[in-house]
Amino acid sequence: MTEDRMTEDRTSKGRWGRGQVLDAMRGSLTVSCQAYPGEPMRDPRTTAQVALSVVAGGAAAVRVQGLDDIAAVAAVVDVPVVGLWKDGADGVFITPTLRHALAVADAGAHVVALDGTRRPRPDGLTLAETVAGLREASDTLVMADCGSLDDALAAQDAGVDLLGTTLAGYTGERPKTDGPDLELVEAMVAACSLPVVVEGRVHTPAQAAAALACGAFSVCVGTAITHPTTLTSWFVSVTGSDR
Ligand SMILES: CC(=O)N[C@H](C=O)[C@@H](O)[C@H](O)[C@H](O)COP(=O)(O)O
Repeated sequence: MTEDRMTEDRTSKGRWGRGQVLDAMRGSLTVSCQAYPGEPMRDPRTTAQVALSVVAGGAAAVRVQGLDDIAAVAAVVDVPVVGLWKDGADGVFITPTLRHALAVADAGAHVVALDGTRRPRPDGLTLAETVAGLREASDTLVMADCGSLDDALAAQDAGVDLLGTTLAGYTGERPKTDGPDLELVEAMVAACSLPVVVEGRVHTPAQAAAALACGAFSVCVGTAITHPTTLTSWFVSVTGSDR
């Protein structure tokens, strides 16, 4: 593939305009396809195969971490790609700066997911400035990964398109519930006008249904579908391991 062709592929949004992306995600399942640094499945080709597998199972969208993974997945799936770039492992690390967000959009994401908390960002920009900078360069949707209702309200004011519960239980503002934080979902749905994506610890179809019943716009599941190491550990916790 020539460099020109690759650039064209990486930036092509195909038939997925902003309205079509929202239509696809409404009431549907997004599957997060991520492997973590050092894990055996941490390879863009594997991520693309996992993404194709979940789309074959009915996923309406996929969520993908890392520029190479986003590009590899966007090149093969015919569903919207929610892209993010994790840089670091604590504090603000999900697409933490405008530079990261622009790169995620350029890699082919239809939705850029970024840290939507009220914490200071590493580049010193506000969330509103980050969203405005991204909008100048790209027509991608923006999903704010929030950790609380106050985050969600601030992110809505900052001009994002979608609100996620992704960081509930990870920022110290909310307890880490066993399943999805449905109390937060209800509060966000009641107080915010933007679509609410329920993400984080959705481990069963019943929990996904409960989230939609709370008024969620869409549900995103990661670990319970695409992370075999964690899934195995759930079973080993009752069987024990001979290793
Ligand atoms: C907190 C954080 O870093 N969340 C990340 C965001 O992309 C991913 O590690 C999660 O797997 C994803 O949010 C889906 O959640 P769950 O794997 O619980 O279904």
